Amino acid sequence: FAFAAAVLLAVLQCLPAPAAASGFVRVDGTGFVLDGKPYRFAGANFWYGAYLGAPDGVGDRERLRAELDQLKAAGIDNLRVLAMSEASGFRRGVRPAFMVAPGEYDQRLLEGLDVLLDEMRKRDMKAVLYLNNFWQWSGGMSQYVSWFSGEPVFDPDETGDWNGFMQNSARFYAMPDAQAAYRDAIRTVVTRRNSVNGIAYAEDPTVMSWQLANEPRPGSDAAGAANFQAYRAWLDDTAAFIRQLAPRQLVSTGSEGRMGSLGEDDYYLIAHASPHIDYLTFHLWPSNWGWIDHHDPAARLEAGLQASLEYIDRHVEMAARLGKPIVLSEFGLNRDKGSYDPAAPVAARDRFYQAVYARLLQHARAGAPIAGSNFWAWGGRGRTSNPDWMWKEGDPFTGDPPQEAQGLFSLFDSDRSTLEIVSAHARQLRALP
Ligand SMILES: O=C1NC[C@H](CO)[C@@H](O)[C@@H]1O
Repeated sequence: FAFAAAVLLAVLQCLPAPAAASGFVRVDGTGFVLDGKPYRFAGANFWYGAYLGAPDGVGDRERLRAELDQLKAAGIDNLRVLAMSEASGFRRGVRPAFMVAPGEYDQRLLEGLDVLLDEMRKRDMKAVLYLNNFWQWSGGMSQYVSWFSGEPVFDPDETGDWNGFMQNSARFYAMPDAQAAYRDAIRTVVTRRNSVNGIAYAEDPTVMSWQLANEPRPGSDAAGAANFQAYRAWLDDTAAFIRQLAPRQLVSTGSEGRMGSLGEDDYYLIAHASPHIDYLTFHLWPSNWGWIDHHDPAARLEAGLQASLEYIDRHVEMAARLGKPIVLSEFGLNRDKGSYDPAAPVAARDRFYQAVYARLLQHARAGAPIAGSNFWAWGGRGRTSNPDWMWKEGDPFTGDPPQEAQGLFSLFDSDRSTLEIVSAHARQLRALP
């Protein structure tokens, strides 16, 4: 017996010690620190992560585990995830939704979030969780407006009126009943105890940050100025509310930056001066914003790249003015010739990712406040076989939410050249002092 015990002890001592779970990400001046060292990341958007973690019939836990392994192996270990959605009548809304009705939640998706966070914790990954959406594809603010105004949803996929939709979503900021339901949703998630590992979310360092919403805007560029004070107050009050629920984790807004702030730097600077907002976010969408062609990204690529790099420089400079770290928490580009086919080439996209990462690295090396990025969006093994390329309930999830063609911006597991560009950037960041 003694001999067997000695052999077992010798074997155990040869095994690698389990990776100690890292601590909470903290802000230190204009950067992040983690366990006493600078924390920078090349992350991904993985909006459907909690959906994959849901029980069979909604999720796909085998796929989740396999793709978290693939991402971790690639050095992509910061994931931005949708953590609340609202059941809606939107033509292009995701189904099912976390919130079935105000104050009523689908336990399958809350369990899905538990499984996601537990699997991420096992892999020492960090999650940025957003709790609402300015857009329609997860219900979002316009669904709250419908619930509490009694009006039918204002569906941009039916009307094509995106300016009217944005003004409608912005009504949310000044609707007390809608805000009460939203705070109940925030409290439900932020104060949740993980049913898999028993860890309270607010005590789990896996959660780096709580984000108020995906791309919250004051309203449309033309008419949104009238909503700005309500928007600013909403950012400040909600950030303070989350901070008091989860004082060990960070709070961010989910803003796109100037393009999500009525096109004006000053609106962005004023809105993000709140002491309850720990770090800044901005997004970069050259084809959505008309700088590059959706249907032929190579056509105006160089000019679009120039505008994109200027957008990055401008936001890093604004972060320095506010004295806060900043994260490029979404960026993406179409496949060549605007194809949705995972087999289509991505020469323009690879050029775009390389140029963006080179600029972020240049700023990081210069000690500027850029702390990380998350490309949009991991598509993994998700594929569609629908002739219209659009998602239907029950289909596999991809990086493209239901309002967009499945393959528009997704970075699939077969996109090896692009994945290597991301991995190389992650390695360069880790090599920084
Ligand atoms: O948050 C977002 N920003 C841009 C994505 C691609 O158009 C979009 O799918 C998502 O709503």
